[in-house]
Amino acid sequence: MLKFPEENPKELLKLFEEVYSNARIFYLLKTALDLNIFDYLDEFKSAEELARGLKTDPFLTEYILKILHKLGILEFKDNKYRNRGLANIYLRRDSEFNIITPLNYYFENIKNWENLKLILENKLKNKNESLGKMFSKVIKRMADECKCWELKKVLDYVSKYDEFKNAKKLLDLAGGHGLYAIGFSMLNENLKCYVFDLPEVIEETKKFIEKYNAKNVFTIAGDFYGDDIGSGYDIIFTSYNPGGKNPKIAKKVYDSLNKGGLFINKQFFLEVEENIMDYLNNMEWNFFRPKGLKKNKLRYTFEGDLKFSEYISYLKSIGFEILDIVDMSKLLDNEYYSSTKMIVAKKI
Ligand SMILES: C[S@@+](CC[C@H](N)C(=O)[O-])C[C@H]1O[C@@H](n2cnc3c(N)ncnc32)[C@H](O)[C@@H]1O
Repeated sequence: MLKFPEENPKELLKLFEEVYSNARIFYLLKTALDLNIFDYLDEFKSAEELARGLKTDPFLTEYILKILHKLGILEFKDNKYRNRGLANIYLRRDSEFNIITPLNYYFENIKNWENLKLILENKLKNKNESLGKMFSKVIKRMADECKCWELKKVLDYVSKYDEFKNAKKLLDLAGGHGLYAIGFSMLNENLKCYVFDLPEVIEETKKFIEKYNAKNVFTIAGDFYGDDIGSGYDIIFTSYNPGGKNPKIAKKVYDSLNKGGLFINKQFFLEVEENIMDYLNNMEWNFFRPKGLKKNKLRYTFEGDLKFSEYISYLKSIGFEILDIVDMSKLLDNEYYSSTKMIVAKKI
């Protein structure tokens, strides 16, 4: 008792204190979204006013507001709080650009981390859902995610090409929600757009086509590994497609394009693991192995995938000219996309 251990425990205590605080903030944000706090804060309100509206404890409600202010989500003036512009755009349910669905995905996913021991011991039952069912959920999240920034940036970028302006037929391969195809059809009225995806997913695509009343967007249900993807396309666009680094799919795309047509392929090309974030994300990627998806160890990579430089060489070898390689972190002004590239290749 009167002896000191060899090392001061402060480093370890600090680490736990820090991660515990981040976890508390995580659940505080979850609660703020669950209570739809941001729906109430389009105008300045005091903690008491908000607590009255929400029927919550005024004392704790005030702390939540203070913390949201310190996190940069709320403004504070004369003892009252209001959404910053960011919260109004992205965190209110009635905003066209709200990202509440994709954010809720974090709160859903954290449950796997609570069960990490069971996952490690292979004791957690793999959800036995089909690939189509799984992707039907994924694409709804991706639709909300992309429509507030990435979608418009990509549409604007692609629509600058003369090949796009003159195109008559476009394929959005593994298009999921179909928002890219829908957007392209709005930018070129002479364009017929086709969304190719798994049959179950296509049922969801149809709902998006209807929602946006997109008259020139059609669907093709199939599996791009085994089925015909059609022909005579002037543009084949594909985004975050599990076959997007696979040479067999690239060859299929080449054969389906008209001469002079463009292949625009936006993909995540992670080749090295650099930091804790990568390790965490790659662990998560390996938690479950849905049937029919041949995952490799690094996230978003699959059996048969080529590395970025190999993929580019392969495209050239089959007759594509590389017109551009877009660094998506620059296009989207977001470091998160540092491993994402959009390849623009022309069939010569
Ligand atoms: C990550 S999502 C990308 C959706 C959309 N392109 C985007 O960028 O937001 C991958 C898409 O690939 C589709 N997909 C996966 N495997 C497929 C296959 N074998 N044949 C056709 N589509 C497939 C999924 O259904 C899903 O829509």
